[in-house]
Formats: sequence, C-alpha cells, structure tokens
Amino acid sequence: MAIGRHAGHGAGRRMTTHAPRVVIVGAGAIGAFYGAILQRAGARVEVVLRSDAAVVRERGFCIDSPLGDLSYRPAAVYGPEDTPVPGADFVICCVKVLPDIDRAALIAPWLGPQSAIALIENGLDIEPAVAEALPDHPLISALAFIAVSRRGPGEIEHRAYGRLTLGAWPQGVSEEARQLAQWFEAGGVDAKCRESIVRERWAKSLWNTPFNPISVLADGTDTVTLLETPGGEALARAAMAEVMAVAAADGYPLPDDAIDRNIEATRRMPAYRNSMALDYRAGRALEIDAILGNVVTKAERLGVAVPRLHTLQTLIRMRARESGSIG
Ligand SMILES: NC(=O)C1=CN([C@@H]2O[C@H](COP(=O)(O)OP(=O)(O)OC[C@H]3O[C@@H](n4cnc5c(N)ncnc54)[C@H](OP(=O)(O)O)[C@@H]3O)[C@@H](O)[C@H]2O)C=CC1
Ligand SMILES: CC(C)(CO)C(=O)C(=O)O
Repeated sequence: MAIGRHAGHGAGRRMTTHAPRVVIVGAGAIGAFYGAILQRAGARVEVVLRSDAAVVRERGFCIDSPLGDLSYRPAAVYGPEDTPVPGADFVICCVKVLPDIDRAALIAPWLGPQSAIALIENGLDIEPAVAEALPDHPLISALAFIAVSRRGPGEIEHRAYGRLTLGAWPQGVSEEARQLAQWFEAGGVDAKCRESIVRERWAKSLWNTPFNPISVLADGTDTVTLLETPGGEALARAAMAEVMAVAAADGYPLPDDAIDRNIEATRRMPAYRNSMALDYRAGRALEIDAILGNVVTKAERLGVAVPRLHTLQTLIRMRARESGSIG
C-alpha cells in the first residue's frame, strides 16, 4: 500500500508569499488535521462545521498526533447558521463524498474571484461534480495517505502517516497546486505535486476499492485479519486485479508489480482499520459510490468484466440498507 512510511518531516520552511486565507469545508478528521498543518505554516485557517461547530468554537481542536501537539483554535469557526464570508484564497473541501451531499453548494459561498478549490477526499471521478458546477475556479485534487479519525466533537486522533499527493484536475501541476503543496510542506507534511492526479487516484483506488468494502463486509475488520484469514488475501488480490484492468482500459496502466507491492506494504503495517471500516463501525454513511461504485460504472462503460467488484458493490449496498445508512 503506497501510504508512505512516516508522518512528516518537521515544520520550518519559511514561505515567501503572503499568508493565504484558507476555508476548510467539513473539518472532520482530515479537515481538522490538515487545517492544523496549514495554521502551523502560518496560514489563516477558518473552518466550516456542522454538528461539531459549537464545541470547536468554544474549545478549538484537540489533536493527538505523533507530530506533536497539533491542537489549535481556527481563526474562525462557522456553523450552519452563520453567514459565509466569501473570498478565501483556498477553499478546501474535506466532507465525505456521499450522494446526498452537494459539495459544490457547500464550497460556492466561500469563493471570491481569485479563489482556488482543493478536494482532499477519497475516490475516483469525484471531481466532475465540483468542476462542472464551479468552472471558473482552478481545481486542485488531493489524496491523503493518513490514518486519522474523530474521537469526539473537536477531538482528533492522528495515528500515523500524513503525506499528500496533489495535482490540478484533470491534469498538470498548476501554480495554485504548487503553492498549496508548499504551505503543507511548510507545516510539516510531505506534499508532492504530480502531473496526472487521475493516475494517482487509480493507484490509490487499487487499495481502497477492494480493501475498504471487504473490511466493512467483514464487520469492519482490520488489515491483518483481512490478509491472514484463509482466502482473504486471494480475494483482495483478485479484486485488485479487476481494478488494474479497469485502470488500464481507462488509459492509466499501473505497474505490473503494483498488487504485490501494495500487499507487501499492507503486511508491513500494524493492524489498520481504514476510514470506511471506521465509518461502518460508527454507524456513519459509507462512501460506496466514490470508492467502489464509480469504478464499477467505469468498468461497465469500458466493457471490462469486474465480477468481484460487482459482488462487493451489491453486498455493501445491502449492508448499508440494513444498517439504515446511505451510500
Ligand atoms: N480519515 C482518514 O484516515 C482518511 C480519510 N480520507 C478521506 O477524506 C475525506 C474526509 O474524511 P474524514 O475526515 O475521515 O471524514 P469525517 O466524517 O471525519 O469528516 C467529515 C466532516 O464533514 C462535515 N460535514 C458533512 N456535511 C457537512 C455540511 N453540510 N456542512 C459542514 N460540514 C459538513 C462532517 O460533519 P458532521 O459531523 O456533522 O457529519 C464532518 O465534520 C473522505 O473522502 C475520506 O474517504 C482519506 C484518507 C484517509
Ligand atoms: C489509504 C487509506 C487506508 C489511508 O490513507 C485510506 O484512504 C482510508 O483509510 O480510507
């Protein structure tokens, strides 16, 4: 699993450009953590919250992290009743990618003519809904390789890792992406820009698309149980091979040894519950379409047979219905 081996490399690089105003829409685990990193770098970080707004306004975020104490008070905390203040330099969206959340509508009120949008979210093909609704703003797509979760309102547990991969969507490295990556690096996490963020999304999907739903279907199991249960690794490998086939048909062939390398890296990690397994265990909605459904849809469009992914999709939809969550 290409998740990186360490959380970061210590804050310290001085930025020469003006400190940006950053609005984080959906400051849950990911948004609160990367907000801390940007505030540590000197950015003005404002957060938009829903259920946790009152608590965070009163106490700020408490973040337990191997990087040190990342607890902070954002420069502003907005709840659903507050009037948005447009004109952020960066509006960073970190909500879950769910069918009933209109992410473009959440982002739009914070934009000014010069604003760039960044998405730090999992999944494949998650950008068009935002890009089509907000075509006048540069769009940065970013992938987080991190283990972080919410323990309670405003309480975040960062367990490991933290690196980011960023790029302009649909491709290239824009000045905005480069700038944002530099601010993250200044705050102490590795943040690298890549020419093809879609290729990077396929490479991450190779892991998330099989592992996330399999772990949920196995009652939110961790990586060690998943790989050590007889048949578990074989199932993961077979589903990964289907993701590889769709990626290749889409024009993004992944290296031949990508599956072996992901399995070996996962074996080297301590037992790990992915974000979907944590959502499942907490009774939250699951990002089924973003992480799995969009790959199956693409496979159907490209004429690639994905029987295992199809089965996983049907079963996890049943599971989500059974538990009353959407996804
Ligand atoms: N956690 C992890 O380790 C990783 C997560 N990711 C990805 O990052 C993305 C974010 O995940 P994560 O941070 O874990 O999710 P969380 O559920 O912790 O955070 C999402 C936040 O968005 C808020 N939100 C939802 N709707 C609204 C709204 N209408 N207005 C304001 N805020 C809203 C939620 O508030 P509320 O509590 O009210 O629902 C919550 O605070 C996902 O795509 C995930 O797959 C990627 C890699 C690792
Ligand atoms: C790759 C991984 C496992 C951690 O970044 C993830 O994306 C998740 O937990 O969903």
